[in-house]
Amino acid sequence: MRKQIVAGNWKMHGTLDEVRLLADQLHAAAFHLQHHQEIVICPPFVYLMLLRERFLDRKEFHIGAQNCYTEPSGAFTGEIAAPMLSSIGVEYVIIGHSERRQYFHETHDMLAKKINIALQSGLKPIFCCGEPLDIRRQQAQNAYVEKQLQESLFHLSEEQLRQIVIAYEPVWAIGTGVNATAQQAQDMHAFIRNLIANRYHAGIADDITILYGGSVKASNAAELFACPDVDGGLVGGASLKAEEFIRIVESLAVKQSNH
Ligand SMILES: O=C[C@H](O)COP(=O)(O)O
Repeated sequence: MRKQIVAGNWKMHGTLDEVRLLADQLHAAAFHLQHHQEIVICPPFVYLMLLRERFLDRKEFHIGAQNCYTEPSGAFTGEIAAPMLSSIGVEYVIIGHSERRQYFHETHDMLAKKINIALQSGLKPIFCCGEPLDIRRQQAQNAYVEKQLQESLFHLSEEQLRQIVIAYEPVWAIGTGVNATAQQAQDMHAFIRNLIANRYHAGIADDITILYGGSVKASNAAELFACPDVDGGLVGGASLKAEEFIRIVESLAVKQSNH
């Protein structure tokens, strides 16, 4: 049965007091998740240890970083290495978010290296893919996403690919309030699953968790999560509001297993 996840990407938000308050509110919430469902919290690096310790007694919560560097250590001032993350109990790392691709010029090749070092360090990458608006307008989104997967993921062995979570995040839906429709999300998720089936085999395609990201809110989560190939969400803005995020998690809790 493949894993279903709601992941909160806090991006570059929150002072220590704000993060403590949000963590307390989430910690106090009662979730009724099924055994194959998880919550992943991805705070800025400086709060990883704090969050890890805060949620040690809540097994449904897992901690993820928002990025890692391509090398395991070295003279790279300001960067954070994947082995450092695993050494403090971080389980997941977001790789290839469109903001990293756009503002920090991360290439397919760099992302492939980050995937490799994350896997070698025992982290589970949440690999982001998704097309910008002009590509969607040309109806060229499938080829665009296919290239992202081919260039940064499809060199992996089957065993390695099984450690990956894919997040489909159409760039035009991120932070805009305009989410992909359930049908658009389902179509792309099915397309990605089909690509994996063709490159590897149907068994692994069925096992890979594919999240949707882009303006997920409490009001649209249930409809998006109801899609058979949508295994949860990668949530940005709405993950910073405890009540909203809790309701999104509750929308996943009632989702039936698809596999
Ligand atoms: O990583 C999360 C995505 O960028 C979605 O952000 P958003 O929910 O604010 O649109």
